[in-house]
Amino acid sequence: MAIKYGRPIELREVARTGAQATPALDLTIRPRRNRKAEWARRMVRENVLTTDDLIWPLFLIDGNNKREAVASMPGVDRLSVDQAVREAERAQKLSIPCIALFPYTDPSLRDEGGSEATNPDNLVCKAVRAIKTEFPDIGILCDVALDPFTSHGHDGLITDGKILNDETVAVLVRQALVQAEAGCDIIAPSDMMDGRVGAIREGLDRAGLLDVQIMAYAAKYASAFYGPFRDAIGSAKTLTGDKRTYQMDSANTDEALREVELDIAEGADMVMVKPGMPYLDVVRRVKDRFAMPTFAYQVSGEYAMIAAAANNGWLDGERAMMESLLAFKRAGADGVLTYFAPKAAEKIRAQA
Ligand SMILES: NCC(=O)CCC(=O)O
Ligand SMILES: [Mg+2]
Repeated sequence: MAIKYGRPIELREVARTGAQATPALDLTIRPRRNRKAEWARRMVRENVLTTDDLIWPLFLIDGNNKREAVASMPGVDRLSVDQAVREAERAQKLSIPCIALFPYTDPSLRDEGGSEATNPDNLVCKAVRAIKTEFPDIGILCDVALDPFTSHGHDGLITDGKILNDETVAVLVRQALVQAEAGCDIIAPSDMMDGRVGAIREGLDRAGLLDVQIMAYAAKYASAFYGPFRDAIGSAKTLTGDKRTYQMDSANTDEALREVELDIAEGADMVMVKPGMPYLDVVRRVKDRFAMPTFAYQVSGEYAMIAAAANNGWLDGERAMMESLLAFKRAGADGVLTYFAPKAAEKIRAQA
């Protein structure tokens, strides 16, 4: 007799006539037993998101007592330094271990060479010092790349339309040094130039900054999902062309492994895959191959999609947020940079 799903096919017509009349299936194994109640589901749960998994990116702007909404990221503001200090306090109260800082640089300070990046008194350095003075126990991560500082919106120096690798790396080392000297704990090169992790490590070590960690944006893809971030830091309108000669082609994953391997060899303490949700396969491959602390960046476009759908009533925003963050844990990530960090932390605490 043909058997499908443990039930004689001949009986299927009979089964449809009504629940009462349905004979019990002859199933020894019923996976639903382990899902029968919340306590039972908790017992077999394989992955858990905690506040320790969250890194919260903040946007900075000049001024005092200022908060400016980012239109394409509902619920996210650009913050003056004093307000960023308040958010650092909020992060600490929520047990978020680390925040990341991104500046909206005044257009008058942007130039071809991104010189403001190496100013020891730029917005990022000021914010690092102010936050560390009040809350020395919260981790601070600073991005290393020139895009918030260049008039053309690229992450590196350009000559004749070409991004110059080695010349850019020299500037990035100086940028990393001013940030580390201001008190930044984790330097996070996001520029995708070749050799920058090694050069930055050497620069930090020479300056005696041996404890400053490096989280390499090791596999960063040229992605459409960065759109709202460029709005937030003010490079959306100025960016000329695209970043495909330095950021990765979204078709590739072997290449991601080679990039990660290089950054580890050059001294990265932690590696990152970016964007997040569309690249969970890459997160899994990187974690399995290298067994390094591996992070994912749930980028602005991922945030915007969920936030916009929730605001339209098309999604349960909180559930979509938590599900999207848990997906990173399932893929093997040790943590997530996410604009949802404070909301997610509040939710995690409410559940505890
Ligand atoms: N270097 C940091 C980013 O590029 C963030 C991108 C995003 O959130 O879209
Ligand atoms: Mg690389």
